[in-house]
Amino acid sequence: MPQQATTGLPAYQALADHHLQARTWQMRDLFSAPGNRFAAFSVEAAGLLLDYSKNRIDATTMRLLAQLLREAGVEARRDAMFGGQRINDTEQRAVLHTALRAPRGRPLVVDGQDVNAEVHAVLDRVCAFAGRVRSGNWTGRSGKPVTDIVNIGIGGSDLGPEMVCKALRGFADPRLRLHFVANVDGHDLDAVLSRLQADSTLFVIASKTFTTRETMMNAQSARAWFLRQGGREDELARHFVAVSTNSAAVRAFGIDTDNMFPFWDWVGGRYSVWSAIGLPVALAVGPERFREFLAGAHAMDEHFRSTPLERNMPAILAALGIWYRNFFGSASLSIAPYHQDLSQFAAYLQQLEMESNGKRVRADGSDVDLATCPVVWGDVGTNGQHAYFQLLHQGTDLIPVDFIAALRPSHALPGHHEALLANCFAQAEAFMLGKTAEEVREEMRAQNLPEDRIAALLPHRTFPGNRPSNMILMDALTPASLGALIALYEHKVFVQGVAWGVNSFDQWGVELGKVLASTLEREIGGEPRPQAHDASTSALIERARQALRTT
Ligand SMILES: O=P(O)(O)OC[C@H]1O[C@H](O)[C@H](O)[C@@H](O)[C@@H]1O
Repeated sequence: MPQQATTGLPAYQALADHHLQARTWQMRDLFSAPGNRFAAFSVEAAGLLLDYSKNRIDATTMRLLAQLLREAGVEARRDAMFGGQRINDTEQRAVLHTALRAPRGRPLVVDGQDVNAEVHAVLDRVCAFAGRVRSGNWTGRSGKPVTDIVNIGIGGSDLGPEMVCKALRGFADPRLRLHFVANVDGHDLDAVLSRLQADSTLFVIASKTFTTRETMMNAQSARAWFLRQGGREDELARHFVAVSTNSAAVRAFGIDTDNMFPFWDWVGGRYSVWSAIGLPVALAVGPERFREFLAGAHAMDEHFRSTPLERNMPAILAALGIWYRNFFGSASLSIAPYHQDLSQFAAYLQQLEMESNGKRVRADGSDVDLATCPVVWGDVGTNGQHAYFQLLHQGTDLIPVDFIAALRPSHALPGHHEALLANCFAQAEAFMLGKTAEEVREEMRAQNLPEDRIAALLPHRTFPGNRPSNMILMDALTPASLGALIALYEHKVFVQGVAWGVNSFDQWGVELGKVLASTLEREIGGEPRPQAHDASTSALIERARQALRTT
């Protein structure tokens, strides 16, 4: 049955009409109107507060957006996801990352298997292994405990564990150093290996498929390095473990399946940090904290699953994204975590959002009828303020911003956190308020600037304002609040995917480049070139062949 076009939904039409009014609104005016916008447009869940009052919305906007989600079938699709139905149509798979963080004893039978029991059996193994390594009970070839852990993986097998390990730095055991190698560029692995002792290093080879070129090449090179450092083949098992769904390939690589931590095809790569892919997290912060991380995400799952769309945090975040993308034409979303430990969060969200919803056909294969995922980008505050915030304040595009902050720091340096939060809130206020020509003129007159100078500077010093932002606050950045934060964005992405009609859980767009690269790799490596390329690609290959021949 062909999918219903999103733009054909009654609520979409109503929103288009409503937008004709809304686009003229000034948030300054909305805030001066009677009533408390903060109380009306904020919601709390799973330890997070979302203040969405600094958006170009009123109660009608939010009602219509919730209606749109309802008409698009978000609730039924959500129940289908949690229930284990094969909602990833193109790959015929269930989508059950939520089952990875469900408490023990909640049976969920999919294809005759109790997913909950399997999940907890593997989680127990992950936790037991992490406990052994952390206590020094797991020793390397010469009896030394592990001091360095190298996670070799890419995409979902890298971004999640790396981001989370960085974010939970304050909870980590300082005796264990975590390293992440993703890039096929040998400079990545080389930089890490050059600092390590093989005897006290543990490699975690993380790959859902165990066929990804980058990861396999890095894993082989790490193995060769270990042997060059004096390690023996029969000692590999003490230094190499694997996380994968492909046990045959793990065995073929030479890793004992006893040292393999499995997961399942119903876990998407970018949704896999909750599975055994989170092993580096469990190693860094310990099993208890890892379980708290899962519990935080589960709390958000419960909220998402059971709360009406009008009060549902992920649905609200998704709805606002749709409002700007589809009605205001915003082509990007900026992520501004005011927390240094969340320095990888924007990079993580890039995969989560853009690999999930960067699609131009709907699940039934027909073309989408509206714009889908915006470009997601960002960096930590306050750094971004001194780099690209200029464009956010005075550039020609309307770019919504998600601010993320923790009320309490996990360091004891006096004054810093006050300064950090002041900047975070001030930026949100400035985006909303802007600064009118009148205000700028008065300010310059008070400084006794000559009138011709005032006139010349006026347009430059005026801020249009009316620029939307969300504020996501947590008490402190902890395993639980981080779990809830990631789950919030996962569900936001899900809701948007349903509204846009795309399959958020496949990623066919990454295949073409992979296939072409495997041919080019052989040609650059010196093999004959039977295949004709375009003039540009041919010339580039020739340059590389010549350079590498003389290296
Ligand atoms: O975990 P792996 O099978 O090695 O996959 C690693 C990554 O590579 C792929 O190309 C996909 O685009 C990602 O979704 C995936 O996370």
